[in-house]
Amino acid sequence: MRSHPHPRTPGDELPPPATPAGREGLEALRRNPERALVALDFDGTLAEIVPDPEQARAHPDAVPALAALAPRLASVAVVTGRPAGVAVRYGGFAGVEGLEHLVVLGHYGAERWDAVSGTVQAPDVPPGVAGARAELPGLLDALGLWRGTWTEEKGRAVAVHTRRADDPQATFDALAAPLAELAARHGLVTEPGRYVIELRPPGMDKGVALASYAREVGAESVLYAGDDLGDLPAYAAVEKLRSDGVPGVLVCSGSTEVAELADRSDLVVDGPPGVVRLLAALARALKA
Ligand SMILES: O=P(O)(O)OC[C@H]1O[C@H](O[C@H]2O[C@H](CO)[C@@H](O)[C@H](O)[C@H]2O)[C@H](O)[C@@H](O)[C@@H]1O
Repeated sequence: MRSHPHPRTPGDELPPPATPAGREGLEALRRNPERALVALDFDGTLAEIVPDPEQARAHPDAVPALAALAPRLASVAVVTGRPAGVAVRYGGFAGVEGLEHLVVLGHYGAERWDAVSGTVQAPDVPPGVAGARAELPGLLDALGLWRGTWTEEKGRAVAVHTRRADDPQATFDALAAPLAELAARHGLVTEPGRYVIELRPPGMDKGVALASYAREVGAESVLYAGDDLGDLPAYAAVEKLRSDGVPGVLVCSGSTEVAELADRSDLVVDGPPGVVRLLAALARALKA
């Protein structure tokens, strides 16, 4: 089992949320951490965005911060669009002292890895994924968008990335309708993200996953941090929990690429470095 020293960055205080609801959420978490759930997105939140999705790795301070925090909480979970096993690998989450109870909800909650068993639970892949995958190269070719796009094979989904195209936004826009049509024909939905459009099975999102996991662990407060459109359902789940009397904090891992989360957040931090500073500060505050 790997152990990590407790992260210390002198001068890093726990930043106060900008909203009353966020302050209430953070106070509840600090008052009763052993009943609190902290849930985090992976890409853009725990891991810096990089041009090649296969090169994404957790920020070097992320695992130490999570390992310092997790033993004080009811649960820490990573909620990601990545396959659960990929997030575990790229995150370096397995076999870490302090993360013995970590849970990774992958594929927007369709898959689940837990550190106790070290295994991934996943339902069967719907046949539509294979159908869409088979048609995708021909479609990209017909659209003249083969060059510059990169297709990520995700097992129970397939994702077309445009970040490395000459004009990432124009390529994304040109793909949106044809990919939605392809997805619909195969009983799938599209999931837009940061210069990526994913074709995936319907019926699950990060909101469903987070609400169900919060119930499972009996969370009496929730902190959720995300950066992208796929995190909005998780935001909605925290807002619903708040309206049901469960305090929560919404943290935006800020970027210049996504504007939709900041206005709904209680706290905006500066990308993954800001997220891990927040986690480390929270761990210190709970220890004090
Ligand atoms: O739910 P998340 O953990 O945020 O995962 C969402 C998607 O993230 C990945 O793509 C994003 O990160 C890449 C690496 O930094 C970047 O190159 C890409 O532009 C981003 O969209 C991942 O590749 C997807 O499978 C995830 O669904």
